[in-house]
Amino acid sequence: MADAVARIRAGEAAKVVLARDAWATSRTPLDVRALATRFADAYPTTWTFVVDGLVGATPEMLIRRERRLVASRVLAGTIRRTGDDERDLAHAAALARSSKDLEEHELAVASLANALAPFVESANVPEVPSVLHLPNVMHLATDVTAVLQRGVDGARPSSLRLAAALHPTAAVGGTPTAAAVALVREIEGMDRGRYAGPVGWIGAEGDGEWCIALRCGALDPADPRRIRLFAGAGIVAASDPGAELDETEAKLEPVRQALIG
Ligand SMILES: C=C(O[C@H]1C=CC=C(C(=O)O)[C@@H]1O)C(=O)O
Repeated sequence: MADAVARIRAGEAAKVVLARDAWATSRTPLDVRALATRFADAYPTTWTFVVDGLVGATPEMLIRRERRLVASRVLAGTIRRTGDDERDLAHAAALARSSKDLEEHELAVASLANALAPFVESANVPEVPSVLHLPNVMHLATDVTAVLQRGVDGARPSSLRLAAALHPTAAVGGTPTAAAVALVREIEGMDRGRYAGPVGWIGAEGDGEWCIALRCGALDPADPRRIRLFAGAGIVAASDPGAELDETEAKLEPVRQALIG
């Protein structure tokens, strides 16, 4: 984290999202369906997914397409919940005013809006983010909506085509994308696997919904008692490395809690 802050302050990128992993081992083989049920119960406002051993409950939706209409929920900028509602409300207000978190968020919104622009004829991008309350954390959130235009072939792009064009946004990569992704590869020192990639579905007409695979774990294909957990945090020049590390702990909580049962 400290390395990333130094490299950003040196001008190599404006934002970099760094992630870490953690392994958990159970005494008995893990049942991903039971984990998914616990996610759905504990995090009802998120998107629960199970795909070939990858299980999670993500609050971030990359793109949804319903005929001509598309929508995206951009998240970036986070604060841990305390469990005390009054303190959390004060923290939510502080998050909404935090210049560090607002910068982190604006970069994520801009990356999504810029990548979406070639495909749409009009877009609604709220100027001010709202605060999304989850049981473990609160995030700055912006819900973007847009109307798709037809491509040169006369067809509107499918939800999968859009997901491919939008990924990775600055919620999981950084800004500018190429420099940030290169820094992630260099500093992170791990293979993310499917973590932070698009996860979702597509229908025969191209409609669909693709989320970002966050707050998730990947079963070890060689040992169903083991699961690899992931969490990341967006780093900008004003980031405090210790606070960013603590943020990843808070983001690991949903999977840890689901494992405990
Ligand atoms: C990279 C993650 O979160 C992203 C989504 C929401 C808020 C984030 C943040 O505040 O850093 C991250 O950009 C993760 O959960 O592993």
